[in-house]
Amino acid sequence: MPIRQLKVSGVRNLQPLDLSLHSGVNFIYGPNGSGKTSILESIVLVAAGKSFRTSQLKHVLTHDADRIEIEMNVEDESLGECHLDSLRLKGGDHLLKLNGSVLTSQAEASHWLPVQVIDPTTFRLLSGSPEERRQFIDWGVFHVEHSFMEQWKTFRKQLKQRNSVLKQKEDEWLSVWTKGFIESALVIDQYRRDYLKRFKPEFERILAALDPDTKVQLAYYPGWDKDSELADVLERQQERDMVLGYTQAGPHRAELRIKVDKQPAAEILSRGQQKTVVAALKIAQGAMFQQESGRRTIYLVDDLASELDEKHRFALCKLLEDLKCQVFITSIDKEKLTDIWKPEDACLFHVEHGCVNQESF
Ligand SMILES: Nc1ncnc2c1ncn2[C@@H]1O[C@H](COP(=O)(O)OP(=O)(O)OP(=O)(O)O)[C@@H](O)[C@H]1O
Repeated sequence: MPIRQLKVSGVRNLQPLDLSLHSGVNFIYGPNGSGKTSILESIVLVAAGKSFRTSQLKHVLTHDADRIEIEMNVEDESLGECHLDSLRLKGGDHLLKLNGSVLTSQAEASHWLPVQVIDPTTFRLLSGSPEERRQFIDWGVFHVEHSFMEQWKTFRKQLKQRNSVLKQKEDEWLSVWTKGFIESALVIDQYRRDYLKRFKPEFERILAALDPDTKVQLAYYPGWDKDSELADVLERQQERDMVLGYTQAGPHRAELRIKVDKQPAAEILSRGQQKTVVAALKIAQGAMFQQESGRRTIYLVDDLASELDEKHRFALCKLLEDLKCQVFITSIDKEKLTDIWKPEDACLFHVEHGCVNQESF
């Protein structure tokens, strides 16, 4: 699934770049503030349609520039080859193309680019809002179940309609929209349950390889009392839903609870342990994606050394190597990178003041 070529202009401090990339490991090293993360950010802008560093794209646009342009050639084991082209204007317009044809949804570009980021803020997957963990589950389902996106859109539509009926206090329409809401909610719930059932053993295997001393439990909460039927919960909560003007129970409130001895993992684990747990979650997701689709995830590992000692750094790299997927790894220190992979499996890039140059080992 490698990105073969990457062209970027208008992203932060990066000088316009055109890189030929390795299908294995791409090491990117350079001093603080040189632009390493901005390269990874450019890839995520196309893969996810947003940055992993800011919710406001105006901050990504190079000062004084009027557009961000990112192009990439991608080769996929099963999908074939494609050219993705993203143009974002300062005013906010966005044009995304696949092989020259305009895409109307981000999902198609995301489908081509299954990207996972492991960075110093990665621990937020444990400590952040339930939405982040819902998105995590849904990434996995989206990339292995082709019908999930359509089902998800249907569910969002049903939820919106039910909320609108609740707000307008249109009692006579409520049962109609509640019926549709329940039907689509149960479909989404089933996708997530099935996915997590397959995911858990894979996660346990990866965590045991990465950090055998850390034990965590994953528990899925569907978004309503798990011992009750959704229909009964909605009926019980109907009056309150009407007062609030929105639906309190459903898959939009689902949660993946990550615990250590029944306590939230984010409250118990050290920062380094949180990073290994999140890395294990993301690597397990990539491994499962590979098993189920025959395709490979692209891993973006920003600041590899942060929070990880040598043992865990090596274990993480070994797991990524076993997946034989394309990896981008940034570090300040060249030595922390090049002691791990053999030169034939990797490319080395040096970044300084936004200029990126390929180097030999
Ligand atoms: N919109 C912008 N326009 C121009 N330069 C910017 C913009 N936003 C940030 N910068 C600068 O671009 C650089 C971005 O660096 P980036 O975060 O990619 O560096 P890095 O090499 O990953 O650093 P570190 O090792 O400290 O994480 C910084 O020097 C920052 O000051």
